[in-house]
Amino acid sequence: MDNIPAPKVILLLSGKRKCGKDFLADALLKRLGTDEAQIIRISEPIKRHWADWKGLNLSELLGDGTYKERYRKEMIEWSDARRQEDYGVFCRAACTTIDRGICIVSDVRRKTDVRFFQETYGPERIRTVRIEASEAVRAERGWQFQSGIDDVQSECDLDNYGAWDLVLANEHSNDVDGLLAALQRLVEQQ
Ligand SMILES: Nc1ncnc2c1ncn2[C@@H]1O[C@H](COP(=O)(O)OP(=O)(O)OP(=O)(O)O)[C@@H](O)[C@H]1O
Repeated sequence: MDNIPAPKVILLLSGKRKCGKDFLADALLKRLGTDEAQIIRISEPIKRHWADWKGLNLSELLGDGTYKERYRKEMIEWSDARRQEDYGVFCRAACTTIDRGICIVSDVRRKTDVRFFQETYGPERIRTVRIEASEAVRAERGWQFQSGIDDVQSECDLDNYGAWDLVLANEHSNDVDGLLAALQRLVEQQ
């Protein structure tokens, strides 16, 4: 894609709801610095469209509070219908904001998301990370199983993806420094 500048590294963060994708992305960004790195979200253009369309509060939808949960199922269904026509539609829209050498994508949920970034930027720039946390820990962070959300493609498509560059257990808050160091090593790896 000619109009999208190419970053040096794109870090794709994946994992179940409340495993800590946004938490670790934010902490990694602090560590790397905003001159070097940025976070993008594939869900951002989806939420922007949804907020405009339904007259909702975009920053609440983008946050980690309960507000977004009210609309999550509808947004999944609507965005899946659009992906049927073009699997890269939301990834492409999210990438228009890339302007740093290191790009952290904090909400990778589908094999087609990984495929989009590999095809668009070349596999050598891509690092794939799976973040894991037990159901008990995720529940402590506010997760509750919901049919139509936790048992559909957006949550499960990458469960059997076997090619992660790094798998992290984000169970306990006291190990965050170790997780961030591993992520930084992966980003700096040639
Ligand atoms: N290691 C940790 N230590 C302390 N708090 C954490 C840790 N990991 C995650 N959390 C907290 O758990 C909650 C859920 O994390 P977060 O929003 O990052 O999950 P997520 O994977 O992005 O979820 P979703 O898929 O719903 O967007 C947040 O309040 C976050 O601050």
